Amino acid sequence: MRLGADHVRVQVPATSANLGPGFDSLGLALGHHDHLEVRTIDSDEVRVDVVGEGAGEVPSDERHLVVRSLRRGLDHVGAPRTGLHLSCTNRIPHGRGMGSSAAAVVSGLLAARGLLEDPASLDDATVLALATELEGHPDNAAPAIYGGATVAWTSGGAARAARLEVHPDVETTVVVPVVRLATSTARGVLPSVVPHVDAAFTAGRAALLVHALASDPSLLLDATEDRLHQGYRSSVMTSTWELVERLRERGEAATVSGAGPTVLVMGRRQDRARLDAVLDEILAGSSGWAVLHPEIDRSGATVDRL
Ligand SMILES: Nc1ncnc2c1ncn2[C@@H]1O[C@H](COP(=O)(O)OP(=O)(O)O)[C@@H](O)[C@H]1O
Ligand SMILES: N[C@@H](CCOP(=O)(O)O)C(=O)O
Repeated sequence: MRLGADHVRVQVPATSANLGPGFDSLGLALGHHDHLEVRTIDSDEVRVDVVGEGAGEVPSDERHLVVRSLRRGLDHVGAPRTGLHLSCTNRIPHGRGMGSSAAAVVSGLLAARGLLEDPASLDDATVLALATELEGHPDNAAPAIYGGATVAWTSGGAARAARLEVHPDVETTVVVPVVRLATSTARGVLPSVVPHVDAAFTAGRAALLVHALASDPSLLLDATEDRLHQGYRSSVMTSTWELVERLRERGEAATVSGAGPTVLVMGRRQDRARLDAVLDEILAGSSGWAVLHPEIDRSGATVDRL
């Protein structure tokens, strides 16, 4: 497969995975984006410039996650090796449970698509499969690609996803701490076996959540209950867990966002003033949290040839 462009621009959303009971399955795209420009260059060189999140921290060579993902996409279709210059403008915080690593992977794969003579050879299904291979779970990559809310699963080794149209009354709030927690750490504290009663409870809530998100947001509080992962992870994110519990006691549908430590609250537009008041009260006197109200990103990642 030949290259067909030498300059592309990608936009990719943050994502919140799990949404409570949908561990490794449900996810939501948020209107908070990373931006990437890629130019091919006539050498074997890789140059990476980063502005914003991760600047001065992430590697600026072949080890960079966007570069690795872009290369994976080009290799998948047998495209020739090329030099690359990446300009990354990152807003998605790293290690907070807002899908920064999935965004990096999806942006690299979409940049690869944009550079190809036949972009359709890296279609959305292929990007999801490759992203899941790189991430290990599909629940962030799916909403990053498709937008809105998604249910993702793996069948016969292949990742797949179904998109949900989220009810227009649903809006999201994320409460982002300064502290980071690597997803690998939060996955490391999960048990290999859970009681059947907890599995059954959580399966019912996940099914209810699909209905609540699409048709009846008044059910979000009950629908976001989970017994599969958040409680087990509370020891590695005590402040996060305390905030989730206090918000839920006050009737807010709060969950750990992804593997934490950000807190996601999903609610109805008409209840926003109540949520803001509850957050003001609970967070009064505590520092180190940023409250954001991103819209739901209903389109997913985009790539343009320049
Ligand atoms: N835009 C990016 N460019 C390069 N590396 C990134 C980018 N975003 C995330 N990463 C890598 O992924 C790590 C965070 O991944 P992870 O622990 O899964 O947390 P998150 O919940 O933010 O996805 C970062 O520390 C960094 O190594
Ligand atoms: N299902 C995963 C989701 C991880 O999301 P991230 O945004 O924290 O990378 C998990 O819970 O481990």
